[in-house]
Amino acid sequence: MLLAIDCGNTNTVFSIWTGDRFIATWRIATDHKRTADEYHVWLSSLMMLTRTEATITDAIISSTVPRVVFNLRVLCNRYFDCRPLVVGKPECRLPVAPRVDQGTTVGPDRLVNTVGAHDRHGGDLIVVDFGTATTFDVVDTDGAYIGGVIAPGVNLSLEALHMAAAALPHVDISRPARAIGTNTVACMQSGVYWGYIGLVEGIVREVRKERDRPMKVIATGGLASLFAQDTELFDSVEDDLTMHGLMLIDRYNKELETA
Ligand SMILES: Nc1ncnc2c1ncn2[C@@H]1O[C@H](COP(=O)(O)OP(=O)(O)O)[C@@H](O)[C@H]1O
Ligand SMILES: CC(C)(COP(=O)(O)O)[C@@H](O)C(=O)NCCC(=O)O
Ligand SMILES: [K+]
Repeated sequence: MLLAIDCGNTNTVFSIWTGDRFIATWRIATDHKRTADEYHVWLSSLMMLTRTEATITDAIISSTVPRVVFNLRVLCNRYFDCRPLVVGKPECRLPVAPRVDQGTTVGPDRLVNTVGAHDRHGGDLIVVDFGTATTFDVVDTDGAYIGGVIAPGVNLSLEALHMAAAALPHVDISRPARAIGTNTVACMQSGVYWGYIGLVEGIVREVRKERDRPMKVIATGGLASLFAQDTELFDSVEDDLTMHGLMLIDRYNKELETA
């Protein structure tokens, strides 16, 4: 069985697969201080609690936080007796190489989203991932990642207001009932919520103009479904996109090994 780990700047998601069949998924806050032993206690307790019978034989990791990879590698070596594939490392092959400026390092999550979305939808695509940052990944007809956009994340934007202005409280994102806020919290929520709808629609419009062709928009990340309520933009909202991409990249590398 495969253990796929998607480590973002805020959360780390683990999922288990048998072949291309999804078994289970669990989420933990990203913390570079967490040790391999701690991961294992957490993971094995969840497996027991949910009666998930899994014998992990392989692992794949995508991490936007380089320093957590060490302990995740130790977890795989020590407890599952396997060497994980790490997306972005030379030994982890991708079906189609990204076409970007020489010397640039694309976030592994964006490469993984590209593979997952191209498998499901072909090209051309824009993948919008609402994470710590909101990323837009442009996928060419042949499945190559050819660039995109990085915007401040939804929670980051709210946090930035709170950090920079003495009178602005910490606020969680929610869909405000009205655009005109009649108290501070409602004003901040409106600014970020409707500002974000405008940001996503504006960026997609400009990207489509530049590419001058029809492009499907696939949304992922915890907050995608919140924004989907107020825009017609998304052809599909898929929370499991990154995990699907990880499973495909692992399978692709295995096929290369046995070929
Ligand atoms: N269902 C949800 N409702 C509200 N906030 C969410 C939800 N899912 C994720 N978030 C928040 O969205 C932000 C991005 O989360 P996540 O997609 O896990 O980011 P990353 O992949 O960068 O770690 C975080 O601040 C997280 O707390
Ligand atoms: C843009 C990101 C911070 C998004 O990460 P996330 O929000 O998932 O934690 C990540 O993809 C990253 O570190 N990218 C490197 C730069 C690039 O993709 O061009
Ligand atoms: K992510």
